[in-house]
Amino acid sequence: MGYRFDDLTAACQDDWRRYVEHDFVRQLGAGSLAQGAFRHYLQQDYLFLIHFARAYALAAYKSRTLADLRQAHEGLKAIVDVELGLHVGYCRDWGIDEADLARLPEAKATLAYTRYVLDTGNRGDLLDLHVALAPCLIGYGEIANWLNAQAFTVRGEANPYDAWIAMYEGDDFQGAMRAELEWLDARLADVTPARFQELSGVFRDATRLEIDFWQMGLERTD
Ligand SMILES: Cc1ncc(C[n+]2csc(CCO)c2C)c(N)n1
Repeated sequence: MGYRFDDLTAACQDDWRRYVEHDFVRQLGAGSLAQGAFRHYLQQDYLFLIHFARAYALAAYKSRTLADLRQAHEGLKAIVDVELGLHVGYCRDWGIDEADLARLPEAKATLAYTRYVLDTGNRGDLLDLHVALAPCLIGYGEIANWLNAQAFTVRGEANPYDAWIAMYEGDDFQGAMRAELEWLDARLADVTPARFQELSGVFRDATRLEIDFWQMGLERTD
């Protein structure tokens, strides 16, 4: 007993590295990612974020304390006030307005991941839901930090995706990531080995669905 968040990544180390260090991430960091791949990813991510905002709303609904409610509210606010703004802004530059985005058909990878998280949250408790959401929030913070530590990463105007990296390395996101880490560390400290096994399964599934999401962007599949 006495688990913490790092035990979740350690339990699926290969999948976690395949997610954080995916070719999509590498090419984005190098600035060499095809614009069509990034556009496809970002358009699908717009649809994805709307469902993830619903998942944070579900976390608010399942909260028993004001502290838990605040934690869910932070996630919902970050999506609605910050993250979606970047997506809408990039798409506007490509001549795609928000009404066009809302009309896009959902790719299978988007459907699978978002509905998995919502189903896990509906079926389970608040901890199941936060664990299903963790690869997303904590993973993207780690990805931004990992990219900044790689020699191939290009920053500034020479990289068309610089704003993407800047958002996830920014204080708002890094702060939200740390708050989520603390929240999870506090809850995982008390779980039994059997419960940890269950939660590891949820975390691994969500991580694998993140890998599929990158792959969907790279191959522009629907
Ligand atoms: C496929 C995919 N996975 C993770 C994120 C990142 N993200 C989504 S919601 C959230 C928490 C609050 O903003 C974060 C960091 C994304 N955009 N798209």
